[in-house]
Amino acid sequence: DVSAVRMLRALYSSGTVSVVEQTERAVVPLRFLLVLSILMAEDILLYWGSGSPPCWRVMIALEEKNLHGYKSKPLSFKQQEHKGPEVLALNPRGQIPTFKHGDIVVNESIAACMYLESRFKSQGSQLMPDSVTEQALVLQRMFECITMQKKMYDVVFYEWFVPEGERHESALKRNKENLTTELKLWESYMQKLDKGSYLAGKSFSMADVVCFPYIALLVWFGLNTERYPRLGEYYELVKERPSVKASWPPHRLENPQNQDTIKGL
Ligand SMILES: N[C@@H](CCC(=O)N[C@@H](CS)C(=O)NCC(=O)O)C(=O)O
Repeated sequence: DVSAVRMLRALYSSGTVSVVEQTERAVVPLRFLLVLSILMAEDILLYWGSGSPPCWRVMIALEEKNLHGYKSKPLSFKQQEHKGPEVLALNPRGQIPTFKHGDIVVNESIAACMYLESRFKSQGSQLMPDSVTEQALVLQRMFECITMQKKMYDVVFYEWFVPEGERHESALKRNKENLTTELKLWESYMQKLDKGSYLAGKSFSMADVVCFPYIALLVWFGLNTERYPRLGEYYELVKERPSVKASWPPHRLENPQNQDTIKGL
């Protein structure tokens, strides 16, 4: 990025990066990279809401890419802040995440994650493997997560989505069966991989960035990890990752008690 390099040169010549560091050959590039990532992070603005999985995935990607100092604006769903003028000016749907880097606005969460990976390719974790063959599985899991999310929401948010007069026990039962089938599928994916694997194999990848917030939401809604042990182990593994810990939804930290909505599935 030419403008960033120019900015660094200016910092260097103005003495902000000290003369002593110029002699520490090995240290200088590291310091440069650190200064560079701080400068770049300052250009990023994210509107987000606590507990929103699409917001969380962008936050995980930002952490993985060492963009820790981005401008972060938490909004309250309760107070409808995501429908306020600041968000609407950037995102006509009034949804979060709303993401901006310089003049570039990317509001679809998966698109924002992919943008961060391309834009900061050599910074922080590599989230898309070089091998196209390996990319295939990462992409497959990233996008089938949308189906998993739909099946989960049809159960856990049934009452929220469906007006009282239109609810049917039989419809909810069918939605639960569909979710059970989906959970068994994801459990079978994990069973085919070595123990301690991430969603697309040995390395943490964009598949985990995109899907983990939904696995965490399943656990929060009471996923029976005795019935889905590999999903449970996967959750335990990824929840300890620094990027995930740093971005954990604050309201769930305050109220860590899991629900039992899907315990029976
Ligand atoms: N397609 C969007 C969906 C984002 C989304 O559904 N955000 C929710 C919060 S989790 C939202 O803002 N809902 C408010 C609304 O739709 O009015 C993405 O993945 O980025």
